Amino acid sequence: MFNAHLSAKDEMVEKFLDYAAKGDLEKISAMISHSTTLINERGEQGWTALMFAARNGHYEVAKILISNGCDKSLVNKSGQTAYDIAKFWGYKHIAKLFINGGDSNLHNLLPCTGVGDQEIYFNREFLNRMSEKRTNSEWLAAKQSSPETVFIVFYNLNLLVTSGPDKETASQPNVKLCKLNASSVEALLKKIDTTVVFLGVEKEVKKSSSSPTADEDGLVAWFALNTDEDPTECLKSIDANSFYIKRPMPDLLFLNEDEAGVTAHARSVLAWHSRYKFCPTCGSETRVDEGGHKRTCLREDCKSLKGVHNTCYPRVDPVVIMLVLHPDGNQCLLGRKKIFPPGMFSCLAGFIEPGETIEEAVRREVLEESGVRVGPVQYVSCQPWPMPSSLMIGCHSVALSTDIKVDENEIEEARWFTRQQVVDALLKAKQAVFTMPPRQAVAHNLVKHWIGMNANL
Ligand SMILES: NC(=O)c1ccc[n+]([C@@H]2O[C@H](COP(=O)([O-])OP(=O)(O)OC[C@H]3O[C@@H](n4cnc5c(N)ncnc54)[C@H](O)[C@@H]3O)[C@@H](O)[C@H]2O)c1
Ligand SMILES: [Mg+2]
Ligand SMILES: [Mg+2]
Ligand SMILES: [Mg+2]
Ligand SMILES: [Zn+2]
Repeated sequence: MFNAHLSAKDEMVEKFLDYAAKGDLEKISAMISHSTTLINERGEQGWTALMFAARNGHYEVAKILISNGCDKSLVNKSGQTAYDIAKFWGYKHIAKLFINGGDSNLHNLLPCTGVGDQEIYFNREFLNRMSEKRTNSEWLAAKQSSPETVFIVFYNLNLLVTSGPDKETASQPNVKLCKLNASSVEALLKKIDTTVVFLGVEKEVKKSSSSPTADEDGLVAWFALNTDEDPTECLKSIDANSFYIKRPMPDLLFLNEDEAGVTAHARSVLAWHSRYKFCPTCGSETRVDEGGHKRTCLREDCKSLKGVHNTCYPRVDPVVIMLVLHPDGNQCLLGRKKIFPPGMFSCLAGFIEPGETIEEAVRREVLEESGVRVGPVQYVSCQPWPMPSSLMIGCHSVALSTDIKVDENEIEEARWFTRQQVVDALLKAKQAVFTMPPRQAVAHNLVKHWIGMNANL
């Protein structure tokens, strides 16, 4: 009986995948409306319906699978996502469905750089930041006491999360934001040293069942709170499985994509507050303004109060991170810092200095760290990195020289790796000679993008 049930299900999955491969939109729509769980089922070699649609150029089928919420990040046994497959087989219009929610008309105006924003961890914005509300203190106060509002809590910048029951056994722990409501954080909000940051409102507006009152606009607001003292005692009705993430790296990488995006925003702004408590211009006390997105000096004659002073706003440090390609086109330069896990090599990276362009910073950092001279530089994609507040600007570049001389203060080792060695590392093959940074790091995307540009994985 059990086996018969299983095989009926297998048969249905097989049919579904077959219709996706053939582009039968009608059958696919009918099957999804009957059973939505089919959309992420896999067949041979780990291929999903979306991958089959992407392989055979069936735009409408890919579109309906995506609009029904299929998981675009799944990979097959060769390590390819449906996006990689669409790009490899030249179906650019399908590849563009994966970029910024698929507004393909707008993206046709730009050259295809190849990496969709959606693929980059910490990039996902599921909140509308609504910066115009930051100066509306009445609205912010009403939202802070609204039962719909979501609060996330940090203790010394360590995020409060909960874990699923499979935490101990899963290779990637199941970590979720601990989302609290106004009554749970009431006491914490009243504490004088709690920093409060308004993060935005959910883009998806919920229809309220009760009749709206004057301050009810149907918008669900999110706030982040940070305190230097253990807030556990102040919090009411928190999940028994909740705990504070002590090591941002790698633990913040275990959140889902939406929650990672909110966390990147929250943690970077809160880290700025904890490091810039006093006015950087005159050293006086400051006041938190604009929903936690500004600090204003309390000294009346302070220079920071005249004109636009960037010290009053959260800081972002731009960092270049680059994959350097060998002039033979078949190798790339990767390096390792002493602090990396054993065997791991990554792209070289460095802070942009004042008065420097992205291209100049790439050439200078590569020369400093590896002794390799770099010519052309091309921007590929970027990633907010909330440890504490960098913007990683990912580039591809081409070397003009190939001899390596590492700066031992910064890099333990740098090496040229062949395309095959990189493919082996990406696929975690037995013969791999090094390990890659995790898929959540922009370095991973830069390497994968290079391989995907012209290799048949
Ligand atoms: N997302 C990724 O895949 C990835 C990969 C590698 C590095 N990173 C991040 O990139 C950042 C920069 O890389 P790096 O450390 O190789 O840079 P780097 O090569 O410029 O060297 C770092 C040194 O530069 C100095 N420095 C200059 N400006 C600085 C600033 N604004 N903040 C801090 N130090 C500054 C410090 O002395 C520091 O020790 C690091 O924070 C690292 O966490 C991310
Ligand atoms: Mg560096
Ligand atoms: Mg450097
Ligand atoms: Mg540097
Ligand atoms: Zn001041």
